[in-house]
Amino acid sequence: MSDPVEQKPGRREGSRKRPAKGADAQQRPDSRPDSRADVRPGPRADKADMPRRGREGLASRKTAASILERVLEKRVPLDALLDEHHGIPHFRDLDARDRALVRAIVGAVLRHRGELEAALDRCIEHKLPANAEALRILLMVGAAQILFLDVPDHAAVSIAVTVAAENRRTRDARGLVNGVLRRIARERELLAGRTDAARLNTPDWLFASWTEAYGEDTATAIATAHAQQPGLDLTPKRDAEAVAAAVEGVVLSTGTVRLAETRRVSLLPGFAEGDWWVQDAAAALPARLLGDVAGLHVADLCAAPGGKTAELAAAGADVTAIDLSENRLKRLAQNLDRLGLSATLKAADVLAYEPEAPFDAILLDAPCSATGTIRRHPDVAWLKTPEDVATLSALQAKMLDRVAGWVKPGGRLVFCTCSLEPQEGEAHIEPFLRAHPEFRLEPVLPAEVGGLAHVVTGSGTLRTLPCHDAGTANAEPGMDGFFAARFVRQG
Ligand SMILES: C[S@@+](CC[C@H](N)C(=O)[O-])C[C@H]1O[C@@H](n2cnc3c(N)ncnc32)[C@H](O)[C@@H]1O
Repeated sequence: MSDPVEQKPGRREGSRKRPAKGADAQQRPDSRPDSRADVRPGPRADKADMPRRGREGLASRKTAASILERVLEKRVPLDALLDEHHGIPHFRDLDARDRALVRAIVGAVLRHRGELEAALDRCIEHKLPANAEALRILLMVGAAQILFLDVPDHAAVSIAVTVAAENRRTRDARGLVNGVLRRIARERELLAGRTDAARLNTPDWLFASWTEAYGEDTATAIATAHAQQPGLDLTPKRDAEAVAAAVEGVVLSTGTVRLAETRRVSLLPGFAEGDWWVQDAAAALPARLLGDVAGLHVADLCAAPGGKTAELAAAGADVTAIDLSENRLKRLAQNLDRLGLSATLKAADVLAYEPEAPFDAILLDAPCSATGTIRRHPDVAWLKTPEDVATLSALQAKMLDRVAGWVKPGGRLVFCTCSLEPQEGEAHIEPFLRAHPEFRLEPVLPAEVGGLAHVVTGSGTLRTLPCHDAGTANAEPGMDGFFAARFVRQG
C-alpha cells in the first residue's frame, strides 16, 4: 500500500520521448548533444532532473541498475530502496538531482518493462546466456533513457558502456551494449509507440484477472493508465479551495486537491501548518462511507500510516487506530502530530485484539496485494503473484469475520482494499453476509463520492479504477484502484 501521508518527490517519467530527433531539435534549440550534460530538459523535466556531469551521471545509472536488480531479482519493494533516509546507501548518498534521475530511470523501466524487453529481443542478435540478468538490466536502463526519457542517445549509450566496463559481470559485453543501444536509438520509431504497449507492460496473470473482471477494453485502459506517473493528490484538512489556491492545484468533485505534477511534499505551502496530507483521490473515499462520524467512537483497523485515521479524526470522530506494525504506527503518530489531529493508537494484531467495548463504526482497510496502486508503485506489478492474492484474500476474510462482532447494533462497517483483484473485494461480500446475517449491504450513493456514478457498482459497492475519470474536467484523470463495501449491523 502506498504511503498516503508522505509522497516522495520524483519526475513524471511516463511521457514518451520525442518521436524523432529532427522534430525534437526543432522544438528545443538548446538540445544540441552536449558531452557535459547527460539529461536535457524536456517538457516535463525541471532543473532537479538534471544530474551532475561526469562520474555522477555514472553513479545514478549504476544505482538505478542495482535497485532494479534488487526489485526484479530479489523481489525487494521499491519504497524500501528509494527512501531518502533508509534506502540503500548508494541512493542516499546521491544529491537530490541524481536521486530524481534514479527514480525516473527505475520508474521508466518498471512501467515500460514489456516494451523494453521486446526492444532488446529485437535488437540482440544472439540469445543472452541465462545468467546474464545484470547485463539485461543494464541494457534496459540504457534503453529506457533512449526511448522514454529526455536523455541524449549518445550519453545514454556511452554511460551504459562505461557502467558495463566497471562491472565484472558485464565487462566482456561492452561491445554488445554499445551495438544494441545504438540500434535501439536508430530504430526508435519501430520500438516506441507500439499499439500493444499496455498489454506488453502487464504481467499475463494480472491482465487475465482484469479482463475477466472488467472486460478486455477496460483491462487495456487500466494497463494504459499505468504507463503514466500520476500527479500528487492532497486531502485537505478543512478548506479545499484554500489549499488548492495555495498549492496551485485543482479541487476534484470528491474534495481532493490534485496537482498535475509530483512535487517535494515538505516544501509545498501548508505542509508545516498541517493543512493537508498526501492521499490518492480514491483512497480518500472509503472513510467517507461511514457518514457523519462526529462524536462517534470509530475503530480504524489496519490504520497506518494513517491517511484514513486523519480523515476520521478531522471529521470529529473519536478514533482508535490499530495496526500490527509499531514502526508504521510511529509514522502515523508523526503524521497526526503534524496535522494537529489526535487518535488513540494501539499496536495490535486485528486477529488477536479484543476491544473493551463495541465501536459505533469500523473501517477495515485490510492488507492486500495493492495492485490498485501500480500507477504510484510500478514495482507492485512485478512483485506480486496470484498466490499472494489468494493468501491475502484468505486473511481479509478472516479479519472481516473477526471484527464483525465489534460493531454496535445499528453501526456501520466499511471494508476496503486497494486491490484491483475481485478476490480481494467483491468476492468477500456474499460469504460475509451468509456468515453474518445480522449485517446487510448498504449501497453507496454517487452523491457520497462526489457524484462519481461510474465508481459505484450495480450492487452498490465502490470500485474505482486507474483509468477512471476523477470527476473534474480541468484536472488530470485517473485514480488508484480501490474496492469498498459498506455493511450495517441491523437491530
Ligand atoms: C492497506 S495498509 C493500511 C493503510 C491505512 N489504512 C491508511 O489509510 O493509511 C495495511 C496495514 O495493515 C497492517 N496490518 C497487516 N496485518 C495486520 C494485522 N493482522 N493486524 C493489524 N494490522 C495489520 C499493516 O501494518 C499496514 O499498515
